[in-house]
Amino acid sequence: MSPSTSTSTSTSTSTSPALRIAMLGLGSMNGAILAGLLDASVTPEQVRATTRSTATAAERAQQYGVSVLAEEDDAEANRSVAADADIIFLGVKPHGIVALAAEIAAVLKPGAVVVSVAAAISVEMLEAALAQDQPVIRSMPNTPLSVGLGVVGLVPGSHASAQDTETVAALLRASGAVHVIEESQIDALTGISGSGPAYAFYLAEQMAEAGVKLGLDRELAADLAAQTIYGAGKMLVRHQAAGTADAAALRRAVCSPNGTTERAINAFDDHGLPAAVEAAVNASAHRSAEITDELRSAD
Ligand SMILES: NC(=O)C1=CN([C@@H]2O[C@H](COP(=O)(O)OP(=O)(O)OC[C@H]3O[C@@H](n4cnc5c(N)ncnc54)[C@H](O)[C@@H]3O)[C@@H](O)[C@H]2O)C=CC1
Ligand SMILES: O=C(O)[C@@H]1CCC=N1
Repeated sequence: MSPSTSTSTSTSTSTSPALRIAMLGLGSMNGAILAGLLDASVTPEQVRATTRSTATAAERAQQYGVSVLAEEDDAEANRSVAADADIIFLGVKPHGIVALAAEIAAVLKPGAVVVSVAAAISVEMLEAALAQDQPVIRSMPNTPLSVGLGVVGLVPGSHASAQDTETVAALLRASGAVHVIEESQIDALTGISGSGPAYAFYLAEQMAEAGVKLGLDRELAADLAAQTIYGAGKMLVRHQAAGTADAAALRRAVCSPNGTTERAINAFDDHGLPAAVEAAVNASAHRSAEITDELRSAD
């Protein structure tokens, strides 16, 4: 890591404003990470980003107030943004990650930490594309980082020091929960928290749609669904952290014997919700592993 990085865990957050951060591929996920960082300790001056197109670069620069270069305008955009960075978030689609890592490999500062946010791209693939000893962290974040309520799994590569991992963790912890995990766990984590926000949004869509069919205004139904999922999530996190209740206990507390909720939960069971959720989580996790295999065999 660069000289601007602290040498102790306890001070890494306080010195993080000095870190220079590159966001290569400022799309949905890197944008969500950036929004979380800017809401916390990071200033726009610390960040430089890239996108593929000129139009997107202008739009994102306006949205986040950071410098954004377009690859379409400048073939050197990724290299020039990466060259002076201490932490580089690679935020393009999985099939473009290894090429992007190879593109910037020669210009990176020796201790700069490369953080991939891509599904399916292994530490080994990333390390093979970069200079020997370049610190790498494979991550699986989720988009609620944009509102300070994200979840991130981090897999440190073989050249990432404990301090490198803690520096990245401290940055991200300001906008979510950070878990340092083994790489063997990351596909399962993807199936729950990486893809998971979409499951909650899908549930909200379906709850609102059912409300509309029962005669509610669309806006009212959408608000009821959103606020209910938000409130339930907050309540669950608070109780689980305090050890006062888990999801099943909170669910049971809403279910009056022979009441409305018991009927609803029975309907979920009758329509196969547990099996559907398990199939969805497995499908996401297995797709991650499948993409890894596809990209390995394409080499
Ligand atoms: N969207 C999500 O909720 C999550 C996405 N991810 C991972 O994040 C990565 C990006 O996904 P999204 O943000 O959803 O995609 P996206 O399509 O929204 O963003 C990708 C961005 O990369 C830019 N880009 C493409 N090639 C480029 C290049 N050579 N140089 C500079 N910029 C380039 C595009 O202009 C675009 O802005 C993927 O690898 C995905 O697996 C991980 C967790 C959650
Ligand atoms: O759908 C995807 O492949 C990415 C990874 C996890 C969430 N979105």
